[in-house]
Amino acid sequence: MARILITSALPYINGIKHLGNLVGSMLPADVYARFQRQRGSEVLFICATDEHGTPAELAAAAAGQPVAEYCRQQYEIQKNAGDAFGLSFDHFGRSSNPPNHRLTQHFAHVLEGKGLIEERTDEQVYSIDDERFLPDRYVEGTCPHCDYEKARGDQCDNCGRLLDPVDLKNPYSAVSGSKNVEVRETRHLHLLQEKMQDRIAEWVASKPDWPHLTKSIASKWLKEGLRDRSITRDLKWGIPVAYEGKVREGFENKVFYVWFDAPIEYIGATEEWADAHGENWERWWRTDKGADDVKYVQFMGKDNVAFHTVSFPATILGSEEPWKTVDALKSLNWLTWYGGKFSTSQNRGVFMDQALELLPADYWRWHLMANAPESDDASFTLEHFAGVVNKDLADVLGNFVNRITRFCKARFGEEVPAEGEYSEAEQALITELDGRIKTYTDCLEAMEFRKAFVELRSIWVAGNEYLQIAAPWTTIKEDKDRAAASVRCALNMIALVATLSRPVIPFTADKMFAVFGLDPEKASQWPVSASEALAQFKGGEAFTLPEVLFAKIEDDQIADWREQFGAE
Ligand SMILES: Nc1ncnc2c1ncn2[C@@H]1O[C@H](COP(=O)(O)OP(=O)(O)OP(=O)(O)O)[C@@H](O)[C@H]1O
Ligand SMILES: [Zn+2]
Repeated sequence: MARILITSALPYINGIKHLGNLVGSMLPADVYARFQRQRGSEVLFICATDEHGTPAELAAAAAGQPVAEYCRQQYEIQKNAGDAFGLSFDHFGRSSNPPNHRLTQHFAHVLEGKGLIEERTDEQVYSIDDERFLPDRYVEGTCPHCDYEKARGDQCDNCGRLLDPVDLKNPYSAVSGSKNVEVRETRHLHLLQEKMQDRIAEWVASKPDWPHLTKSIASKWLKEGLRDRSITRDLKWGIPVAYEGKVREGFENKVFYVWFDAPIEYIGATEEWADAHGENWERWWRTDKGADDVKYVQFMGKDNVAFHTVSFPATILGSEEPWKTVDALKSLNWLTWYGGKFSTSQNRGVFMDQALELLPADYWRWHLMANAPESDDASFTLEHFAGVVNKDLADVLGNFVNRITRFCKARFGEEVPAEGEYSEAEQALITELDGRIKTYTDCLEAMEFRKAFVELRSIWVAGNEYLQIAAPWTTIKEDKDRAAASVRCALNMIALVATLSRPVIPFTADKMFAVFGLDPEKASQWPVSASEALAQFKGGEAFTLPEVLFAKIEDDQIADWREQFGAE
């Protein structure tokens, strides 16, 4: 049995996530995890909130809360939203939890021992009025490149360039607004990535199967040359610069910086999971402790790729310890909101909690995955969303299930009819389904989601077309057995479709299984062949009419939502 470790990029803690975050990391990871479980693989699906860094501190300050309390509340909110969307994490952890502290301090210690971490003197903006250093976003000012006046210390929102806070013109404190600031010297730990250049390049070259987007981003970073980076900050919220309980001298008021500790939380969260369930985390992460047969798959939006192909591997490979590294890295492009940016800071777009107030999770899951920003950016519009829901879900899938269950109840009762044999029309359907299931399975295995869901939709369409050809409502007039066989075939197909659709629309799939009183966990094993799947019900099995699976979205709803979300 294959063992597959799956991680989604860690959602940052500053508020509920938008649909872009969802389709850019957590949702495709969930679909893949569900698919692999249904295939019988041993899956461990891990995610966590990423809780350190200046944005969390600033968001907590804006909310008037201590940062630990802010993170605790936001964690609960994100966890609940994930559950409501059916994200089937085996564990959803927190980067602020103890395992990540221990592991981060461990890696820093080992890397220093290997000569890959060094203490250096840096220049940092210091606020005299606030009596503190102002790292990253704690300082704002005028961008040295484009003269935008509200550039943040780490990045300019106008020209997009990454900045060093000391390069800002007219700097002021984001905490107090004070301009009474100066550049002071402070000691920090630096990760010597330049020394890792050749090792990382060799490791990347050993991954020929990475998708194009992933490869090209990694190559670009390697070409530009890796740079040494500071991995500590003058902040209070974060992982102390300590080892085995002892704080490093001169680092009493400093912590590890978020980009160093966040990816280590993939391992930390696995340890949280193991602690909670009496499991062993090392058999997933240590190749000397049983993880050598694990396939490790990561999911993320394209801005995270460099961190996962270069920076995090520098930590892992630099340690020279037998850690598991990523095998397959699926990266996604941007989902845009009407061609513009989804934005947490500017509250632009639909957010996960709001989405579920409008419609059930599966409507969003289907639309987002069938139109995922895979080969290119993709634009989300409410109009397109409504079109896809109405056509694919209501007209094609919902209609198929509704039509055949109602017809059967009216003419044969609430039981699968046993009469008649499958003949030509059923054989043709089986042949078509075998081909399509193979393509669909291959695409999911390759994580090519758009192609996969074109195929799944074709399977739904094939159900309707079969009914059109078999036309039991006509044949029943002359040949009741023929009609019974057609109805039995179509009812079997509902269960098959539920299995195939479950990775992407799990709530609906379970409603479809419930029609036949089937246990979804058992019934959703990936099909071996269409002929076997369509022979599951032999006749005599009871069923109940399903509720309407999907309601159509009306024009006036779209108009209301456009207004509510300020769609342009
Ligand atoms: N519009 C988007 N489309 C696709 N993926 C996205 C989008 N925005 C963010 N992501 C991805 O979502 C994941 C989680 O992101 P994170 O919580 O760090 O938010 P973020 O990137 O800061 O987004 P924002 O700036 O909107 O808050 C990352 O893998 C990121 O690449
Ligand atoms: Zn700029």
